[in-house]
Amino acid sequence: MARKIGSRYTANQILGRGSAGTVWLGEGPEGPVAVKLLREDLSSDQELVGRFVQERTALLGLEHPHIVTVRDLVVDGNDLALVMDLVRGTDLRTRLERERRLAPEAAVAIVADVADALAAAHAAGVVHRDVKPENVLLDMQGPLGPGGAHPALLTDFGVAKLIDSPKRTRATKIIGTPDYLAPEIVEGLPPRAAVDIYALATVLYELLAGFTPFGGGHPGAVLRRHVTETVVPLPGIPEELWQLLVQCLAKAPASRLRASELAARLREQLPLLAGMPPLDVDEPDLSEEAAEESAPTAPPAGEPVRRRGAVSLVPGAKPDSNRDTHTSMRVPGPDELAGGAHGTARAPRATGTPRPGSAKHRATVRRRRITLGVAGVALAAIVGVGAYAASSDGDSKPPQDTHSTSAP
Ligand SMILES: Nc1ncnc2c1ncn2[C@@H]1O[C@H](COP(=O)(O)OP(=O)(O)OP(=O)(O)O)[C@@H](O)[C@H]1O
Repeated sequence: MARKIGSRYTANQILGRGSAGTVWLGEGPEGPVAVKLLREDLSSDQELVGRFVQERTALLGLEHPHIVTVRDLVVDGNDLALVMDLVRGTDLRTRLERERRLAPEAAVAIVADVADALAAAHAAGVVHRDVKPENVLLDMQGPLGPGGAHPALLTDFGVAKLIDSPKRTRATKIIGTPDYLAPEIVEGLPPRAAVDIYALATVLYELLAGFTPFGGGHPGAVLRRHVTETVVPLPGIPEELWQLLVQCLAKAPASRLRASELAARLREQLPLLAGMPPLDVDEPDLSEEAAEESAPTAPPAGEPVRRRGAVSLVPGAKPDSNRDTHTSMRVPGPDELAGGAHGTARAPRATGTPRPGSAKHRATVRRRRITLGVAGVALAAIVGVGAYAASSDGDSKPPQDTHSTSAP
């Protein structure tokens, strides 16, 4: 059913839902657009509306071939909407779920596009802070690139930050999507551009392996791994590509490459990767590890423990999708971070252990969930909301433009 958004836009058909709202296929004065309509409980929050208006210029200013441009912000009665360029295609999470692992050439081409987008954002003083496959859109109408990859565009700059507010989060909380969080964030340091590089390297690892380097089990366990564990080599990965991954997953932010350098180094590798099939890597068996990570305190009653540690962006949010979104938890203390560290990340599964998707694997995963569900994990303290994403570096920029669009 079509609905009016402000005086200039019509939302015609739902494209998808996230934790913060619904994305519609819409129509504006200049043609088709995507309209992200925030959930009503968010749009009725006056503080949030104020931030929305304040962030207008920063959000609208980012234009790059690999960034989904925000064209307009609409504040209209109970509607709060971001009007974006429409990308006709799919998101990277959907593609990864379909294919499980990507051929290295396609994976590297996609990640190089996102690195280009980050280079432009970082040059403008903007840190994304929520780089993950859900926020990479693949433009199926764009020309095919290396490995048959369609152009990739980074989206959701600013959205989660708008939803974040001092009321919902406190300084002692870390907010984000656990699998992609850089160690310095876990340690409570302010996020700089290098956090995006870490997250993007995590995405590249995931595209190649089919799983993230430090994910699995409870969010608290995931956070601890980012700080204490080192990434385990992927069998069959070309050495140079591996070295690039290791550098960008370095614990010390200063050791990571800058986005423009990462993009260039990735593109250099493309000819060497041409025609290479997806890596033959199987998901690690986490059942033993899950047992080790169990702690005496149980998670809050009814709190699901999911494969990749998802909780909703805002308390009470029930996104239709079962994907991971964001989580918010307290910063762990040094003892907690040290406790139970194994020294190395999970090794890809040994031959003979169940293949993901097999009945045996499903049984293992079920067992793992039950173990975690009963025992819980000491580190995790999920407190509700928040969003941790795109913002200007340092978060200290003064309000820039207070214009908003509203219906007459
Ligand atoms: N500019 C766009 N053009 C076309 N489709 C889009 C656009 N932006 C988002 N979508 C689609 O809308 C759906 C919901 O996107 P949304 O950003 O709300 O959620 P998400 O990023 O998947 O999750 P979350 O916001 O919880 O992190 C996704 O399936 C995405 O592919």
